[in-house]
Amino acid sequence: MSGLRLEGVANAVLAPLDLTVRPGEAVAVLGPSGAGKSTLLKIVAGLLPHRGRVLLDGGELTWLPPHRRGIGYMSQDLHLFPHLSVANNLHLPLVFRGLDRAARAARVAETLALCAIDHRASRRPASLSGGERQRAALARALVCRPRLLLLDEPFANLDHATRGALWREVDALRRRLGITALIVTHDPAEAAALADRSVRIADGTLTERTAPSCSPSMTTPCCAC
Ligand SMILES: Nc1ncnc2c1ncn2[C@@H]1O[C@H](COP(=O)(O)OP(=O)(O)OP(=O)(O)O)[C@@H](O)[C@H]1O
Repeated sequence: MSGLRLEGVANAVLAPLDLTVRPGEAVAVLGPSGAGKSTLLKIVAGLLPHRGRVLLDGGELTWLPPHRRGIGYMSQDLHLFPHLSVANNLHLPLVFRGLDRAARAARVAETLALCAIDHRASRRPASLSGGERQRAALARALVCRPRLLLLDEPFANLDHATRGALWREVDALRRRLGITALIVTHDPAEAAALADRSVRIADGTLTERTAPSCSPSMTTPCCAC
C-alpha cells in the first residue's frame, strides 16, 4: 500500500487509531487544544515511542530513526538553528545524508528558490520577518525531498494576508512536487486551503470528518473543529 498508513497507533495520549493518506494527498488534522494532534505528528516523525505500526509507501517506519524515514517535519517552533544562516540551516540535513559539497549547494539553491526565500540565504533566522522564517523552515523541511511532509500549525502567528499568500504557494508547491502531507491546524480555513480532506482528533480518538469542507472564504467555521 503506497502513501502513509497508520495501524493501531497509540500511546498514553492517543487511543489506537488507523489512518490512510493516499500518495500525493494532503490530510488536515483538526481538533481541540491538547487532543493529541502534535503527538500524532511526532509519532509519525519518529520522535515519540508508541504502539502500532507506521508504514510509508509500503515500507514499515516504526523502528527507523527520524533521519532515515524520508519525512520533512516543520514543527510549531520551527527549530531553525539560530547560529546558522538560512542556507546553512538547509545544508546541515544534507551533510547528515552524505551529499557532497557541489550536490548540496545545488539542492540548497534550488530549494531556497522554490520557497521564495533565496534573497535571505545569508541571513540568520533572528533577522528575518515571521513569514520569512516560516519560508526558511519550510525550505529546510523540503530540502531532502521527503516522501511525506508533516506540518504542525505551519503558519500560526502570521497576518491574514501573509497566511493567505503562503497557503496558496505551499499548496501549489506540494502538488507540483507530489508530496503526501499531514497538516495539523486549528483553523478550518487553513485545512481547506492546504488539504484535500480533514480528520478530527478529540479525546485521543480520531474520526473522519463528515461535515462539508470549510472554505477559506467562510467567515465562521462550518463545523466544530
Ligand atoms: N512532553 C510531554 N510530556 C507530557 N505530556 C505531554 C508532553 N507533550 C504533550 N503532552 C500532553 O499530551 C497531550 C496532547 O498534547 P499535544 O501537544 O499532542 O496536543 P495538541 O492537540 O497538538 O494541542 P495544541 O492544539 O494545543 O497544540 C496534552 O495533554 C499535553 O499536555
